Parts: sequence; structure tokens; C-alpha cells
Amino acid sequence: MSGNTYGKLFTVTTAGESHGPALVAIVDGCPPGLELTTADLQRDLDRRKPGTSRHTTQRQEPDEVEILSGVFEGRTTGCPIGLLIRNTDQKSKDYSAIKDQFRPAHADYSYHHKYGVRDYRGGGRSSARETAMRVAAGAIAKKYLATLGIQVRGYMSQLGPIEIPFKTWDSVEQNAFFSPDPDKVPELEAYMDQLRRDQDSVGAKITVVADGVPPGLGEPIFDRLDADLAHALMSINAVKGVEVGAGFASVAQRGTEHRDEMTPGGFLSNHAGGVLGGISSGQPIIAHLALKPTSSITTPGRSIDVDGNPVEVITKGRHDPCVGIRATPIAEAMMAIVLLDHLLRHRGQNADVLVATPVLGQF
Ligand SMILES: C=C(O[C@@H]1CC(C(=O)O)=C[C@@H](OP(=O)(O)O)[C@H]1O)C(=O)O
Repeated sequence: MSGNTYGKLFTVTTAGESHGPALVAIVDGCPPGLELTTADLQRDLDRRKPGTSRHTTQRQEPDEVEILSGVFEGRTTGCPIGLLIRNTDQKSKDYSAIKDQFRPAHADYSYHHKYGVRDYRGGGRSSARETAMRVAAGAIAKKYLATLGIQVRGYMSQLGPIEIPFKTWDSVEQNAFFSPDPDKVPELEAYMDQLRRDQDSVGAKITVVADGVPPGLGEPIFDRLDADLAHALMSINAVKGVEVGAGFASVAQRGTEHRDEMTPGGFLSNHAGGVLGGISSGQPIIAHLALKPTSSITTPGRSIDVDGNPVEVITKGRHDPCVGIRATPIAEAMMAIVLLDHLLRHRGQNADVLVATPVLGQF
């Protein structure tokens, strides 16, 4: 397998380059009978698309999605769903100056060594533009999960050095950063304005939460739910770290603090992030993602060209000074895809399992 497909029963295959004619996806395994229109997908695509604020790339892409197959009279048929988004605002000449150079920290160098040939325009296949198709596919998963009362939502929890404590979901859709604290937005804006003046980029942390997930999802040993979440979330461009629940903070915790004690009234905490032994516990699933600073910056950097000569790289064109700003819908999509895949797998083997033990209330 060449790594362009995710999932076992609910599968998503993407294809397409940043400056090619279009991005496409095949979403297979969606249960039949789900009401689905392009509007269901467009909402999340609009949340991710470029050029919607001064803090993101100024490439203007409407990211209008077409459903090519798998939907008949407004409902999924159970057959593969073909999706297409046309690229409309490519400016490939921005890349001609660096076509034989490698941007430090970019996939340019490793793609060149792997394939020997690459579409250098806009990062080609390694461009974060590919994530548009994940968002479209994830919207299908989200819609099916919602019919079962499962809701996947995310927010920005840190931008560079600025931590953003969770305040309210109501704020998240009201600002360009997906900040759950409206009072932080002026500070985030000022930070980004200065960053652009500095011709630099910065990292970010995104948190994703799934509420209403029943206990039982996840397949020990290698396909643990948290292992698959790490796989899927780490597959997003620029992600350098994934934590589930307390994550790396678990290192400094004692067992008495980390364990999520149980009472008949419910769990008393959620350090596990909703996953015990690789299987969902019925608590909210919580994951955090670390995204690195964008490698395409106009501040010159030392590198080499394809012949090994030293060069100074300056990346012109339109770029996100912080890819994390648009990553929240992508992270939600990947979590939804993982959850639906595991839900269908769980159903397949365990639909008849009944235990008398009550499902505990969530923390
Ligand atoms: C277009 C998108 O982001 C692009 C991601 C990207 C990269 O190298 O990752 C480089 C830029 O592409 P271009 O140079 O063609 O403007 C971004 O604009 C998108 O996310 O839809």
C-alpha cells in the first residue's frame, strides 16, 4: 500500500496536488441511508479553506465540493462516495525560483530522495492543501456519528507561546483562530501581526474532543483506539506530536492522581482521555496535536540545491504563518474518521455483546 488510504471498514483515499487541476477522494464503507448533500460537507470545508482572514494564506480557493457518486436521491447508497474539489487559484510561478532547492524543514528534500521526481509547485502532494479532502470525508463521518449522538469538536489550545485555556464552545466559531476564549483573540491577533512583520512562522496546539462515544471502540493490540488516533492525527501535515488525555503530563503524575476513579455516579476525572487499554471507556475522547511552524518563510535560510551546492532559500508566494490556525477542522475530521471506522468494526464483531454493568457517567 502506498499510504494514501486510511481505515479498515470506513476508508478514505485521497489524491491530488496543490497546483494540479483538482483534489479527489474516495470514501468507502459509509453505511447506506444517510441523508447527505454537498452542504453537509461545505460547512467544514468553509471553516478550513484558505484566505478567510489576514492570518492565513491569501490563496483564494472556494473549495466547492462535488459529490460524484455514492449518493442517490439525497441518501448514501453504501457504494463508494467520490468527491472532487477543483483547484482554482494556483500561482505556480512563485515556485520556479526554488524548484531545484530544498526549503529547510520542508518535505521537498525527503520527497526528492524518495521519488527522484516531484511536483514542486505549491508543495505538490506534500502541500497542506490535501487536507481539504480529509475535511470533506470527515464531514461524512461526523454526520453519521451525529445520528448516534456522537459529536466531534476541536479548538486551538495554544498559539506559539500563548496558552488558551478552554472557556466556551460558543467562542470557537466566532473568531479566525478557533479560540475557545474570546478574550484571548486580541492577543492572538497582535501576536500574528508582529509575526508577519518578522517574516517568521510559529507552531500551535489543537485539542479535539469527541462526546457521546460509547464504550467498546478500539481493537487491541495493534489497532488500539489511541494508537489509531495517533496515526490519523499525526498524518496531518506539520503535526509533530499527539497526546491522548494527560499525555506527556502523565510522566509527572502519580497513580493516585492519574487514575480516573469510578463511582456509581460516574467517573471522577478523565486523565485517560476516554481510552482504557486501547478501548473507549465511554468518557469523552480527548486528543492534543502539536503543529510545527510553517517551513515556507521569506526570511532567508541556508540549504542546498539538487546538486548539493549551498544556497540561501527565500520562499515567496502565499503561505500560512501558522498552519495550526486552520488545523482545527482537519483534526476533527481525522478523529471522526477513526471513530466511525472503529464503530463499524466494533459492530461487526461485538454487536451481540451485552453486559449488565452500567455505563458510567462522564467526567
Ligand atoms: C492552498 C492551501 O494552502 C497552501 C498550503 C501550502 C503548503 O505548502 O502546504 C502552500 C500554499 O500554497 P500556494 O503556494 O499554492 O498558495 C498554501 O496556500 C490550502 O490549504 O487550501
